[in-house]
Amino acid sequence: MGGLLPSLSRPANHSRIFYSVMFDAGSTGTRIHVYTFIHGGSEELPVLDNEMFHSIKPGLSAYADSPEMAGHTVRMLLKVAKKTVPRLEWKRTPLFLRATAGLRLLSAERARLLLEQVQHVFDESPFLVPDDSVSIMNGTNEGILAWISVNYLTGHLNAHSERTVGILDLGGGSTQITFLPKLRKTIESVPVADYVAKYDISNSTFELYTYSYLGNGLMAARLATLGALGAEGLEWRVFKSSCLPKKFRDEWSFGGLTYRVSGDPDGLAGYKLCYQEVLKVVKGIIHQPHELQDSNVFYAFSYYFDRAVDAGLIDGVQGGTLEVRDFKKRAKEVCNKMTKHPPHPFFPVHGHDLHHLSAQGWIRLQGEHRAAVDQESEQRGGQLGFRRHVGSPPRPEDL
Ligand SMILES: O=c1[nH]cnc2c1ncn2[C@@H]1O[C@H](COP(=O)(O)OP(=O)(O)O)[C@@H](O)[C@H]1O
Repeated sequence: MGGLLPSLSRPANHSRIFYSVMFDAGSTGTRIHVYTFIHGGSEELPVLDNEMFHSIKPGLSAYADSPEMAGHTVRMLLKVAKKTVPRLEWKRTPLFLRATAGLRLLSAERARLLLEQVQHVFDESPFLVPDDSVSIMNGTNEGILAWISVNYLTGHLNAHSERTVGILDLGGGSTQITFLPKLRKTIESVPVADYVAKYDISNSTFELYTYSYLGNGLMAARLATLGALGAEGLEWRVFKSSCLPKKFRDEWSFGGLTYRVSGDPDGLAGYKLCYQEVLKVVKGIIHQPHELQDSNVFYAFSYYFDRAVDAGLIDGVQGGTLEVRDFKKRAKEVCNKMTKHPPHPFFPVHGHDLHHLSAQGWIRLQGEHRAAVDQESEQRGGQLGFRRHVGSPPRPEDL
């Protein structure tokens, strides 16, 4: 984000260190990142020296009926900024908040009221509040920025690199896929024009395939599978799924609402039925680019990573490399175990997932995207799997 960095020019006697504060307002949590930068020379980009991170659950959208609580969340997180940034630097340290799928899923008015509260908390803080401080980021930008970050961090954007890697990001409310097509045909055969975005970085223009599926993040799609998305009568209804063990019964929260969920005590549970249930949710929605039928390298993160760790198939620190077909194999194993030994451990209850603090945060995924989509559908409802090979980098989150 261009506005994250203050102007590179500075008075000669000014400190070489400066700070920037970024809030990621996701559908399942709000996170603060406090970045410390060191000015390079006048011609060079600043260097990232440190990052302080903290997060709070649930996300802002859970407070759609009490927006002042959203302000409270941000106020709490700002304490981290106050502790990290020296007092003398507060007034030149900018604050930004970008909201993702949680707010995109709300009506414009409810989202506006939440952002208004955040803006108010920013305005009364001692920090710098630029004009575009608080907003909802659209899905295209979310996908593109993730692609740039991953390719930058893996060295694929340097002058000598011939190729790039794709990204798969599974959030709570939306999921993004972004890659640089090898074939012209991929760009020409997209279902609608907004699957393509041009982006300029260091003298190169990249024409990317990118799409954000709103409502197909892990949590939102799980609700859709249960038939609970947008349903009435949450106080008395129990949403059943064959993706859950027959005797399983619990409460589950997302976006400020609590749902009663259970297996189907009179029906059947297991891989095949669950697969069919989930397929209904994604069929006809997910576009499958033809060129991804060949082998491709993708970096998958967010809930792809978390679930892989929870399933015990990649290391929470090292990450891992998987082939897409490994998802399917593991999903079958887990489902069969689940039907024999209910209730199974992978379905998050009471709104909080089994989460592992990790210094890595992504997996390399190689194989066919078509299979990836099929597999992704199978894992909803808590059944999934991965196999691991080697480790790879980046980031922590201790939600
Ligand atoms: O800074 C981060 N580093 C690594 N993972 C993150 C970070 N921020 C969010 N995540 C991951 O994103 C997922 C939640 O997505 P989120 O709540 O942002 O949904 P959304 O993008 O659909 O709004 C979780 O798996 C969480 O671990």
